[in-house]
Amino acid sequence: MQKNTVAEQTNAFTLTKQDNGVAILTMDVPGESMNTLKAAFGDEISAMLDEIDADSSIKGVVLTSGKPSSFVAGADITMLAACETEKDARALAAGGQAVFDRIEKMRATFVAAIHGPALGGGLELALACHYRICSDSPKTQLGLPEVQLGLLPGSGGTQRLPRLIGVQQAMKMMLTGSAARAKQAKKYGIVDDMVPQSVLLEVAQKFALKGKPKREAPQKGLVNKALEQNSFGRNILFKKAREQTFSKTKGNYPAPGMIIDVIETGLNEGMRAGLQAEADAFGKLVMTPESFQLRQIFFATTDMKKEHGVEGVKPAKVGKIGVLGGGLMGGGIAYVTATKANVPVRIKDVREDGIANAMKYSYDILNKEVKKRFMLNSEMQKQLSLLTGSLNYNGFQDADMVIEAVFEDLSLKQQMVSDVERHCKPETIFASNTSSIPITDIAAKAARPENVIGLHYFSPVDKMPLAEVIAHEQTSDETISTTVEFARKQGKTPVVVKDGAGFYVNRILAPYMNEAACLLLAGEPVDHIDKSLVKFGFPVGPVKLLDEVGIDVGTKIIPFLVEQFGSRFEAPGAFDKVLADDRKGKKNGKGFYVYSGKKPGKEVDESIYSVLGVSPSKKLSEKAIAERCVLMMLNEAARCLDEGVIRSARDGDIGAIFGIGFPPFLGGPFRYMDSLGVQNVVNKLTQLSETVDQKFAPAETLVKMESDQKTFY
Ligand SMILES: C[C@H](O)CC(=O)SCCNC(=O)CCNC(=O)[C@H](O)C(C)(C)COP(=O)(O)OP(=O)(O)OC[C@H]1O[C@@H](n2cnc3c(N)ncnc32)[C@H](O)[C@@H]1OP(=O)(O)O
Repeated sequence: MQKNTVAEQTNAFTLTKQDNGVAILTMDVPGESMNTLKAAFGDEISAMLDEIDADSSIKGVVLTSGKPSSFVAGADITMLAACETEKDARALAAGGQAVFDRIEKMRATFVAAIHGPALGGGLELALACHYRICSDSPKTQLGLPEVQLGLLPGSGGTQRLPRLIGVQQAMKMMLTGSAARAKQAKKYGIVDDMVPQSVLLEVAQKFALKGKPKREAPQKGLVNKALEQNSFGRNILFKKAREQTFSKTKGNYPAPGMIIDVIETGLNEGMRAGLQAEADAFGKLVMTPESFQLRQIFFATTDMKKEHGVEGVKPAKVGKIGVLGGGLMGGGIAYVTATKANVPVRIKDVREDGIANAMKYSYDILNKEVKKRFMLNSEMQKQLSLLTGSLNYNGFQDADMVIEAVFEDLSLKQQMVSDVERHCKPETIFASNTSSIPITDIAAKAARPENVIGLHYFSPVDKMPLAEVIAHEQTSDETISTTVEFARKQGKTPVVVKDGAGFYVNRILAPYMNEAACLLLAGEPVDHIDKSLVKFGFPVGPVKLLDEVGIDVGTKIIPFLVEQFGSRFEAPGAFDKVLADDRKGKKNGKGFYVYSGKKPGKEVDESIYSVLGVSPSKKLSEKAIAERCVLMMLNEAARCLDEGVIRSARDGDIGAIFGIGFPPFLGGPFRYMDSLGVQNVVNKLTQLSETVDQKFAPAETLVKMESDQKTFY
């Protein structure tokens, strides 16, 4: 065996020639935990490919990663910030395309041996190889997530993936950005084989000696063939994709439309034209403000993964969790604990069916995976075996953390603190999932208040990525760090916030919702209000949101906010009138929308207007409605930062995007205020406070920032 390292300045690739005619090309970017592709590698890769071409003893090449648990995570995103013009960004894509084209045309057979993430440019590199073999590890994932960065795959992905697996599946992956796990990748035809990691290289070498594959058209089935393999069928397919995409993005995101255009160009005009269109579109997208903001979210969340809550304070190990209350939240918390953190959970409820329901929450989600054959039944059983239940505190003695998810009743929660102190270890952390009661109050009678903390999840817990970690005055640093670290293990992005009514997320949501209620009482139609905010970029409108979370639950927080912050949080009478009519929203089938008939939740329940005592008529434009609701949120977010409720503008942006669905392409409330200009925000708020209501008066901190000409970032 002969080792040969071409010592170009980057040293990311090593070529190991073997006697069996297969050379192993290993990518291992020095000094980085994960491989990413950089423009600077161009010369090094070209030199490697020259060497492979020049050596006729090399019949096949296995391309693999030197990192223990990742293949290639895509193009280096930080590189994009250096692009000053569309031309610069286009050149990056074209450079990648040229290298991958060359790999595809190499004499030797190239096989990508994939273990861990192969994303974006990483998957595009693998797609240029003649075969792809992946490990069956849960770490393995293959995808083109560029759309989540406001981009499209720029190194041939828009052209090669549809040709390999069919237009519909490829387009779906590119438009959602979601990655396929090993089993899915095999099912879709992205990889040629899926094997245990221990034999990955061995199997890849066998493929490398097989010679190039002759691939058939990917589509099976008459309908799919008709749709994909002639231009008439494809026209229908692309038209439908455009309609569906627009109905989701409302035109706020330029990338999805361009992805469809570029795939279409490639299929109708050929690979060359497709690649050119891809590079052009990549160049354009890199320079858009939407992509800029989405890339900032990636950097922010990556940074947050490294933080422990309190700098220098190590988190304690959490080996067992107790959950109090088997409702929807308790069930969700138990699920993420068992399946993401892989930690045993003991669920306590006062009723047996409460425990059974909590267990069913996990079973239902996992069983869907088993049915789709993405998970083995044995794996599901293993995860479910981590869940046990009890009607009392048996089995709680050794819990490292107990998370309370019972209904919002202060004395009940205080009682639970004292129960946990009695039944568990002295170090056991008591985490409350309250959304409205200050943690200081919950800890008020605690013998060990330093162990008491808030850990506020969002519903549905298995889907919503945010967790607010709320420390009260006496919470110890170790409790904070341990809770932050554990929330992360549960797959959450934790944001540490200060104690107080509404914490951060609900505090900025409340004035926004209240403003929507004011507009309702002023006679603006329900669907007009909701459409305005959806068009602005929220996933659902405020009135629909209230129906979804429950009108009773959604408004419960208001008195706490009024008590602490005064009248600016007072809700208009709308909510009381609606609740008095026994309208709780979706859960009791009576709210602002109709929940019976063919389209439950889609049509406005017109009888709501007589309940509110208004006759609906559109008076304000969509833009004006969105502006009023959003400005109320921005103003409150600025106050939260000023008061130290959040530690940074970054945390405030991530909290709003992940907790409320604040439009990601705007970067979050603080990045949005920066892009609008603080002065403009102040001017608009001032104008509304003079013409509509005093509550719009700009926060003092914004006024000061304006006069100091400061920005949040
Ligand atoms: C031309 C092309 O089509 C364009 C592209 O390829 S654009 C890029 C497309 N790729 C992506 O979007 C993937 C981005 N990365 C990820 O989603 C996640 O990092 C991951 C799922 C791969 C791994 O997640 P996880 O295990 O939690 O590790 P994570 O902490 O995020 O990343 C580890 C390190 O790799 C870095 N990293 C990962 N992907 C990166 C990328 N594409 N660019 C730059 N850095 C990246 C992270 O910044 C982090 O660096 P650090 O250790 O110095 O902080």
